Amino acid sequence: MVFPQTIKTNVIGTLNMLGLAKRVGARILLTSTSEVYGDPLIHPQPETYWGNVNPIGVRSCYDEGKRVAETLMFDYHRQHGIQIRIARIFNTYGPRMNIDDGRVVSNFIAQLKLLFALYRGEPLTVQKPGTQTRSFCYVSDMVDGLIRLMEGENTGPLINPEIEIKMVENTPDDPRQRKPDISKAKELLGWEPKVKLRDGLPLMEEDFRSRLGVPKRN
Ligand SMILES: O=C(O)[C@H]1O[C@H](OP(=O)(O)OP(=O)(O)OC[C@H]2O[C@@H](n3ccc(=O)[nH]c3=O)[C@H](O)[C@@H]2O)[C@H](O)[C@@H](O)[C@@H]1O
Repeated sequence: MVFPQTIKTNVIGTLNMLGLAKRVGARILLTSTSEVYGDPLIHPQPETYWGNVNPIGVRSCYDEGKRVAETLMFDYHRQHGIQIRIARIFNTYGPRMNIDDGRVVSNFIAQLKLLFALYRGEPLTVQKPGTQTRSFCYVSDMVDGLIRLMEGENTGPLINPEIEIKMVENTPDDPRQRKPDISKAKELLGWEPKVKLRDGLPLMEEDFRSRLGVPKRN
């Protein structure tokens, strides 16, 4: 996270794009984030929840940046009648992710000693306390949901006993529990995820293998 640049991109970038959308009369999508809920106090998180965000912490540039971006979207919608769509994206994974992006699924796949002996061969880094939860969405389900939103009218088993696990320090304000309440997406977009984590992870592993040139072990 690069602090001022992160908030600048979210706020000024959204403002610029809203100006463009207004000028050309385009419908605009903001890919927002589950981070607008911060470290949520209610589970699962419905769209009506206003969140629990630390405004001055190390994650704030991202969380608050996206919150302001959402505010700008609604202000432009109310004031200028722009057609807006906002998707609060929860943790997404799948092929073609940056191998070194530091997110948990890419880290774990890249670190798997048995699978990627030629590459990293590191222990899995579990950030403390290790009891945090997330809901992972496979990339094709995410894209399907975004297309439905834009076209609509409304705004595996990785753990192996041989794998070494290392408990490492976490970043401050890491949400302890995160799970979306998807009933509105089901009702308004007819959307629900189709790809199970068990099926999506091998597809991502295969992609990482081919990009790193690591053959599959038998
Ligand atoms: O990938 C995403 O889609 C999300 O990535 C981040 O959200 P975060 O939940 O922090 O994602 P990760 O960095 O993948 O962390 C998830 C959990 O795994 C833990 N983790 C991460 C990396 C690791 O090597 N080990 C590990 O235990 C973290 O402490 C955290 O509790 C962004 O902040 C979200 O906006 C975005 O939606």
